[in-house]
Amino acid sequence: MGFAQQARDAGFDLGDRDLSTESWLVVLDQRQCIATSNEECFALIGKRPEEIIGRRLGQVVRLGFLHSFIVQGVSFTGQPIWIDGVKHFCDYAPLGRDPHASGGLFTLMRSEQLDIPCLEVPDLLCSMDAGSDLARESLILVNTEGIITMINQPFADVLGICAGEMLGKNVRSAYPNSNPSRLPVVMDTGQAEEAEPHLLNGRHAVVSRYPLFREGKMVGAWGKVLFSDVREVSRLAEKFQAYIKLPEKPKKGRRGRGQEFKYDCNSIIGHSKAMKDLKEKLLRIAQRPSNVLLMGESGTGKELCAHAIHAASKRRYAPFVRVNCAAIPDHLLESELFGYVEGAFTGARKGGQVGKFEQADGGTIFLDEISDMPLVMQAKLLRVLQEREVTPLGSTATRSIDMRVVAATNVNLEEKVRDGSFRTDLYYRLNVIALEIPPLRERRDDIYFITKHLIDGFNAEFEMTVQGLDEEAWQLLRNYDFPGNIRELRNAIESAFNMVTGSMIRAADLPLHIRRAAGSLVLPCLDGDRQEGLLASIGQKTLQEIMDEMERQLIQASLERVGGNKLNAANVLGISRPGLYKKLHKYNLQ
Ligand SMILES: Nc1ncnc2c1ncn2[C@@H]1O[C@H](COP(=O)(O)OP(=O)(O)OP(=O)(O)O)[C@@H](O)[C@H]1O
Repeated sequence: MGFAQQARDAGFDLGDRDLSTESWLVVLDQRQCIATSNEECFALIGKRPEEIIGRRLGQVVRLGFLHSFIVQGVSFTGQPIWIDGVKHFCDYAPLGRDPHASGGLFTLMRSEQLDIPCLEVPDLLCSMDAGSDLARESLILVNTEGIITMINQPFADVLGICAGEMLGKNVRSAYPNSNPSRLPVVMDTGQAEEAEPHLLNGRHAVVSRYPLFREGKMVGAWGKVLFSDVREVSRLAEKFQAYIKLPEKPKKGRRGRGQEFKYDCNSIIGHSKAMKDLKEKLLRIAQRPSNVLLMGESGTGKELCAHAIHAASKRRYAPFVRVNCAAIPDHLLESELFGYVEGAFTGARKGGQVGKFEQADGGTIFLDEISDMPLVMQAKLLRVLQEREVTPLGSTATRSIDMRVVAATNVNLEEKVRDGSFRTDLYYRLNVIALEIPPLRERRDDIYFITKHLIDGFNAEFEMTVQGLDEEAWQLLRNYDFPGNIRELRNAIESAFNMVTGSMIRAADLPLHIRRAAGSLVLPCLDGDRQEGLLASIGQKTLQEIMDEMERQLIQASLERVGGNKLNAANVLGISRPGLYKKLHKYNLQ
């Protein structure tokens, strides 16, 4: 009688497992005692089945760490164990969904029989956080090829299947009724993804994924389900709501018009130290009434920070009013800011207009591009900041205003003060708290997280399921300087969404200027038109002709770069002056 039949006769549910291998197969009962075993054990461990039936598996082979895995019902594959100095690999999977009630199937084979990369248990134990509870938390682990090497039943329960069925499958296609696993992406990027939503078995779960490294080398990845249903998160949030002291939402009225804030500190994505520090400062200063000056290049997120300050302050339910000082023509700025009464000037609206300062009463006014405010208006703004009251155009009645001022600039205001185009007194009034937002190129770590955030956003907006970027595309983004900062990154990803054909954004999907900047079009020293001209000649000209053309263009570009000085051009090119002359003659260059 075959082993499988024996095991089934003994009451073990082996499902449709294929047991016709050369391996030693052991069915264990609930106490990890050997219930039945095939003949191959003699070849592998030198014992006959009848000698070991009824004994604990741990008494027959030295299981080491794996013992606790088996006890906890964790399924694993390809784990090395040593028998008489010979390396073997073993697999284990409980036979049913309840590992403690059903026993399991243990398989042992010689190392040469295994053809998948091995991920050893110590990797797992060293790299996974020590607090992970293998028996209760929902865990999965894959090797570098994405093969499921270890999985426990709580994880498989989320997917509604038996853990043993998942073992050895490629995780890319192993999840039924779910979005594809992102563990391969985590291995591509080397970046952990924590507390992210993921569709598993038809429900949105909250999961974390981590790459596994050993001695700096990627050896796999692991993931865990934090909540099998996102609704659990809101239930928990409700439970703890009472412990979080939020400012009371004011009743509708003049001070609080019940307006909700659009962004808050959580909208600012960034895990770099610079951004963590910045967010901490934003939250701290939000509690104080002082004016704030936000400085940073265009697109670094100054407006987002202004929103975050407002949202974290006690003014959060009052209005946030944005004024772009550069966008409003000088002659309209005063009426925009101060408002006017009916008949104040020709063309004034019937009933007048409430100015931005008054609109911001009780809340925050964000003065963007403050450096562009004309000097006359600067004087008027200074008065408002000092007196905290405004007089609409055409009126004699002053109105007191309670607002917080957050101003932003992407030029150096000190220089403006020096050249006389910005008032010193206003500068010091605004500069009570100054925050500098670093450009993206100085916090490259954030590129990954912001990109991921953008991908999620565009997936939702465009109803697409882009998974991420391939390694080459990541490389381009990581190395690009982003002069337009996050705004430019956003545009780049949006543009890629319009180009992408598969589930991953490739380098070719990214905007041309990003590819060019990385020199990915082969010739970094030539400008775009020259590069394209050369590339277009592939197939039209011979290699020698293209090389000659390239040499001619490189010489010309070098001469342009050194202002036509031939000695310098020869030096730049690393050739002798006579050598350069010869080539100038050959290519008929002056
Ligand atoms: N840390 C960030 N996380 C997520 N999105 C960001 C971040 N910083 C900026 N953004 C996004 O980038 C875009 C530009 O940001 P924002 O308008 O706040 O920049 P800015 O510094 O005020 O630019 P400008 O000086 O040109 O007005 C917006 O779409 C914003 O939502």
